[in-house]
Amino acid sequence: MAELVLSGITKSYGNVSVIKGLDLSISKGEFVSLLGSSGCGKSTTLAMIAGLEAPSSGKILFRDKPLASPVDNIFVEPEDRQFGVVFQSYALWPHMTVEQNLAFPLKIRRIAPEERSRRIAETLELVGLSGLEKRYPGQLSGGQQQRVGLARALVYRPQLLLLDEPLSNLDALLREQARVWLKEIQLRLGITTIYVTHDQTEALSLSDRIVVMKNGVVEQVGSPTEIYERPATPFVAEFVGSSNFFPATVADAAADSARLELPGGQTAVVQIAGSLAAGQKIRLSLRPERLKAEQTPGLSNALKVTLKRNVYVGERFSYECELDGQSLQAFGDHPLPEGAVELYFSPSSATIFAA
Ligand SMILES: Nc1ncnc2c1ncn2[C@@H]1O[C@H](COP(=O)(O)OP(=O)(O)OP(=O)(O)O)[C@@H](O)[C@H]1O
Repeated sequence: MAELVLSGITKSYGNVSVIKGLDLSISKGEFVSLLGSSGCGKSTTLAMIAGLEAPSSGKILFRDKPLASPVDNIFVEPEDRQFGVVFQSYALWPHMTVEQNLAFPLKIRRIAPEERSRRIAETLELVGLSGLEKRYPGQLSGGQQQRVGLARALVYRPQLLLLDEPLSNLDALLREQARVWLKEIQLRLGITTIYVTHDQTEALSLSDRIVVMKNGVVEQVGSPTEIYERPATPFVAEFVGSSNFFPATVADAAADSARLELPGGQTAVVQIAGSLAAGQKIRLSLRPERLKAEQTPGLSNALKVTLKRNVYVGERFSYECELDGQSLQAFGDHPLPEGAVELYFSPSSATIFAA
């Protein structure tokens, strides 16, 4: 059963339309990320679920009960939604100890003192902060403050966890560690979680499903593998991972494969899902990591390109190439000689979009 349903949601500020018709259904226990570049409407969407913003039109339902529906004049206040919210700035109360920060949401919910102490201890244990009860936020590291922020959102056992870029103030290493424990906690509690991020690695590694947004519109909803392997639009192919795009023409097509004419008169055979007709102009997308410098079984397509530069990027080399005057990128684990090289790819590794 769907736990949270957003249907036909729009949001405008004055005459600026920020969310342009959003439909989304989230199941109990799911971890769903809203992913997109700055200004695409992720935070606005989360704020509408939290009740910090009201939609201009559409409906938000939680466990079949309406939380917001302008047409019916329904709007449930944020404090009555019982959702845990964590923002990028942890917004801890600096004059309160860790314990007092956690006690506050319990006090306003009129939880008795003994039960309060029990829940605070249990939640601090959950986020690995037992022993730091008496510290003030200023006496904690960024990573620890971030955990207190999460603990404060979890301490009253919310029905939904809403996280807006909660890890973006942490340095790269801490961020990676925080990702692991955040996922562990979410799985342990089985709490339905909506996570706003512009970081594709976070979205791919944490989520059951990802909602890719662009300019207030959903481009694709799918599992991390679906989003990565079968991007629905060129935007998704470029925003999640990276992609090389080329114009191509269908030379001939069968039910599940097509032979394409590529720039510079080369051809390639690719797998297709829909139907294509000979002569049709398309846009071919190839991921850099699927273009290999060595031919192995299955990599039946060869692409003649000119290697301009090997760029060492730490864990691999980036081959900066040209194909018929257009730039093309591939990855490998050793530098290649500059000049004419062949790169190989399998028929299943290409994605086709309308021209
Ligand atoms: N109170 C407001 N009044 C007017 N415009 C707003 C308001 N809040 C947000 N916007 C606009 O709505 C759009 C979406 O903003 P939102 O914060 O949801 O984007 P986002 O995807 O979360 O971006 P970021 O990652 O930068 O936070 C932006 O163009 C923003 O300028």
